[in-house]
Amino acid sequence: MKLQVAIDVLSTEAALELAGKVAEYVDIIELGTPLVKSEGLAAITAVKEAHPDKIVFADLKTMDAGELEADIAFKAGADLVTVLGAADDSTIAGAVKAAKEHNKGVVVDLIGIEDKVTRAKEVRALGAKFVEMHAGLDEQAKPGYDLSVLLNAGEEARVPFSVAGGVNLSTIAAVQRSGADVAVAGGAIYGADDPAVAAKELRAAII
Ligand SMILES: O=C(CO)[C@H](O)[C@H](O)COP(=O)(O)O
Repeated sequence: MKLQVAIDVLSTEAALELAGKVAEYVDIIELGTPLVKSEGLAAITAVKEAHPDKIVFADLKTMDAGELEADIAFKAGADLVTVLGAADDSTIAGAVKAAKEHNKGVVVDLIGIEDKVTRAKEVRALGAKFVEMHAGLDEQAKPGYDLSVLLNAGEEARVPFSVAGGVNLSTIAAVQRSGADVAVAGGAIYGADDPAVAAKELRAAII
């Protein structure tokens, strides 16, 4: 299982600082949606230039104009971009077309999708590299939030998947047992007193 750090900070400078601390322990460096909105495509270029050996994941959460948005992010240095599972199939297909042209990949984020299993199968057939079983920060903050819903959906869908939404040291073993291909950790790393130690511990917990 790969480890992905979600960098949910608001400046390129802070993103580069965090990426520099944790890169050696992670496989994928994600530029979170607020960072891309705040700093634009230049943030993607800066992180890829600083970490050319890492998979750079631009969490665009594209909902329309799939081919165009994916194309500009790939040109800026992204290796993977996200399109929302709620988007029209043509939007996902458009992003996949751009990915094929750049030899890169599209991840379909199933945030907000009720039937994640069915949509996961559909978007995989459209060419998604993998799906993200994702509960967003707002959904996690609701009472009764339970990560196991995502893990069960991933197990049932039988397509390559990542898990995002409260992955931390106490849950990462369950994420791995679910068969996830990628564990995404944001707050557990950037919110830690020492992000490098947090990333190292998460890496060590992956068998
Ligand atoms: O994409 C995101 C929010 O939309 C987050 O980066 C992702 O959910 C990681 O979250 P966490 O901080 O819970 O690990």
